[in-house]
Amino acid sequence: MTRARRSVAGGRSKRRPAVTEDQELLDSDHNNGAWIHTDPWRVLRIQAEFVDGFGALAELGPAISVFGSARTDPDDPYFQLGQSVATGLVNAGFAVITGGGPGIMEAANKGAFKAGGVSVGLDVELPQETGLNDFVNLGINFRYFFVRKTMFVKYSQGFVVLPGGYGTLDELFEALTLVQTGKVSASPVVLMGVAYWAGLFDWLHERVAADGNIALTDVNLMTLTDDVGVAVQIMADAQSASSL
Ligand SMILES: CC(C)=CCNc1ncnc2c1ncn2[C@@H]1O[C@H](COP(=O)(O)O)[C@@H](O)[C@H]1O
Repeated sequence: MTRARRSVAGGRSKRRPAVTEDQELLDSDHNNGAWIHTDPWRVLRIQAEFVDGFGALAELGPAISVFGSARTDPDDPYFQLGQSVATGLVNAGFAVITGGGPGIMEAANKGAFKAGGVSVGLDVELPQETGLNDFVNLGINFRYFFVRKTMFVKYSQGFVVLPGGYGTLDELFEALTLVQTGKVSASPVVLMGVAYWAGLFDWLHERVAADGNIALTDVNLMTLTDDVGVAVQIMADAQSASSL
């Protein structure tokens, strides 16, 4: 840290810049807006995203994040499962948080919205922009993935994970790592779609835990079920236990 500071100061004293910092600051069209792409400025944008997110979600109340594929069609049985579990969660007093996009996100937002609940969509800027689905009634747009991921974790009391790809796996393992390391107080993680997740579950037992890379108790941080009632009850029980 100290070394980096010294080298910046040393560099500055010798430099004869073609364009001064003052010019860059004051000459608005000097570099055609390139200044906006510099990292120090990005820090302020990142900060602004945290401020916006915290402000929008501060009064959300108990909520569960539902993760799952962006590619699930509305006629897929997992879409129906996502919708049903979200309805159950709303009926149990939870808001539902998703990534706000299509597929399972839309299913969960639809279930929450139609049940009259708070249906949160934390959308993120992506090359294949899809925008918020039609069933979000509290939507926030993020530029930065990691800021958005903080919001899922900070404002959820539990996680329901339906079948999905890399995005879903990333969200699942982030939740598990935070629970495993005690960075969040015990938040239930429920995997729905037993047939889909069974292979991963077996591999975690038979390879990852057997090789000693995780404990068996780490595998047991997850509950595998297709039963909406069971999933909702796990979330409700955890919520009652935490408010004792
Ligand atoms: C059709 C398509 C690729 C749309 C992308 N639009 C998206 N909009 C919002 N969140 C997303 C999107 N894609 C991935 N995610 C995030 O990653 C997860 C799904 O990724 P995947 O499809 O399993 O890997 C979701 O829970 C969501 O939080």
